[in-house]
Amino acid sequence: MTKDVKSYDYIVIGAGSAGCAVAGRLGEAGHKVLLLEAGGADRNPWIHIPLGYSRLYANPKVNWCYESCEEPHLNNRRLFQPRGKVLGGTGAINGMIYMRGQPEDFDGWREQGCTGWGWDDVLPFFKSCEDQERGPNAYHGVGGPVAVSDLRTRHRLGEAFHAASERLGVPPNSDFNGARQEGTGYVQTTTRKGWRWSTASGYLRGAALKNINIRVNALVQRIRIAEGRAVGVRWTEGTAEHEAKADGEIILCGGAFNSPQILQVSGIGPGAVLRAAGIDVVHDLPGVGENLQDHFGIGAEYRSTVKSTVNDLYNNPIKGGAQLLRYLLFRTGPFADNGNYSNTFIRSGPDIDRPDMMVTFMAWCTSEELKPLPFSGFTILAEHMRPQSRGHVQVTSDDAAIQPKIQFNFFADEADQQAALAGLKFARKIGQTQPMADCIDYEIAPGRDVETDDALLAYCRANGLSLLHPVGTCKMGTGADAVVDPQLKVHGLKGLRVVDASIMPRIVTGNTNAATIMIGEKGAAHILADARQ
Ligand SMILES: Cc1cc2nc3c(=O)[nH]c(=O)nc-3n(C[C@H](O)[C@H](O)[C@H](O)COP(=O)(O)OP(=O)(O)OC[C@H]3O[C@@H](n4cnc5c(N)ncnc54)[C@H](O)[C@@H]3O)c2cc1C
Repeated sequence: MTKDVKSYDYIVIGAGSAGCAVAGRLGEAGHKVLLLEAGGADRNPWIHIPLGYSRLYANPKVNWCYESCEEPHLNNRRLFQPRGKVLGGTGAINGMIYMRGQPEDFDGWREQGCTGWGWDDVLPFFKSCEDQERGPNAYHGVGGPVAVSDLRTRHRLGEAFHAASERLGVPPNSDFNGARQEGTGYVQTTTRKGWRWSTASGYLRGAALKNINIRVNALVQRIRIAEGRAVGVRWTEGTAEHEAKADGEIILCGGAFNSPQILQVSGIGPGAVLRAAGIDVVHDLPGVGENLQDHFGIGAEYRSTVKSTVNDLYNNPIKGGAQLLRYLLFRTGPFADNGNYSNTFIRSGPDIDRPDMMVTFMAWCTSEELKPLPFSGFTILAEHMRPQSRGHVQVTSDDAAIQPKIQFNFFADEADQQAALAGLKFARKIGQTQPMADCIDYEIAPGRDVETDDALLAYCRANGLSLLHPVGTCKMGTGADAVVDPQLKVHGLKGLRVVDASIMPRIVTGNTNAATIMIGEKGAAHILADARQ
């Protein structure tokens, strides 16, 4: 253990999507910040090349490579869970889609007791962190740290996907983060001029850096609590142990799996879970690790007659090499985009009042090991965005290096099964509609003979996936199951906040990164407001 225990105004645990935003804003305001990140620096070149994220999906050098427990409603399959373990966190290995969710999602948070988190409250924070390539308007901001850009290329299959969706009655939509989400069109991504733009790129720069001590390869083991206040953090770098004190606050930004884990190993969580893991209970807080939510995805896969899919780049080294060269020289072509070009937002049933199903055109299809199939292919993925099923995260050891138990319970709720079924049927309808139908040689999966609801549900159970958007495990609110209050302070303790995807009381109707960055931006504003008092 180092003898010299340094003090900081703030200690931020985890340099992910939210953690970099928090540390950046606190450092920029002149506070002395210690930022602790378990992973290394973001030097791997595939982090920065948008299409490179497929190379990071299962790379343990930048990824925690977690796995869920057996999922009882999905044939007891274990679901692979990549999470970023690198500067930038999961935002450095993700698919870069920028999708905020719907105003009603945030109004719903406010109605559940999260005062100050309705749409009118959060929109200014979405705007203040944004640097929108198209310029400012009522919904978008410019000059912020998060670059949001249009895709660099239009894709022939994406155009066919939009046209088929429109034939099925879906209106065109050129901005899913604008006046309405419903519709079909291209997505925008967190990229700048053909480079990934994580929050490490956006916030950890300029004047802020002078005040932030960034420690990489620093695995936090414990938050130290004394007389009801979080006072310090203990971490390891290799075999060396370190400790630091916080004069102000400790801000936990470990993400939806690791934030509840770090609280639990520190003795903060459900008493029974902690005792079973041999951990002394410091503060019995039943909600820590509960309320796990994620989007569920199920794909229809096609052999394509159009030979411009990601599979073609992978299977033909000359084509792939030429496109990589094009990217390196001009920052254009398929390597400059993420391969997931387009979305169609629909409602999964007549009684659903707003879109709850995101259907995505992905210019690839893969084997179970995520290896592109050896021919031109693509996937139309149906994603249920407002699931009812809930899971949990629980430690089994007091060692922060050991993966906690992750149980999603996908499909536990019958309504989630019906929504997935409706989404899959709609995805297939797009495939059967012109001009998309003309781009298809044949349907690989579910396959022509899988037609009845029972057979399609069996296909979902055997093939459905987590969309890798876990949230909710340190729920914000005021009830007995809440972990943090609307200022993101941990209930019943002083000097400790959680600021990341885990605080969402309910998952948003969109990919989770944009909302998580907004949480980081707003969380920092709460901390700075308290510091000024
Ligand atoms: C493959 C993939 C694709 C995705 N695609 C998209 C997409 O296209 N669009 C989108 O909106 N969302 C996407 N997501 C989800 C999105 O990226 C996450 O919701 C978001 O990054 C979560 O941010 P966070 O700050 O909560 O956590 P993270 O970004 O995961 O940050 C947590 C940080 O804490 C660190 N940490 C954890 N434990 C410790 C410890 N003990 N000590 C020190 N540090 C620790 C981690 O290493 C990490 O850097 C994707 C996710 C994955 C995995």
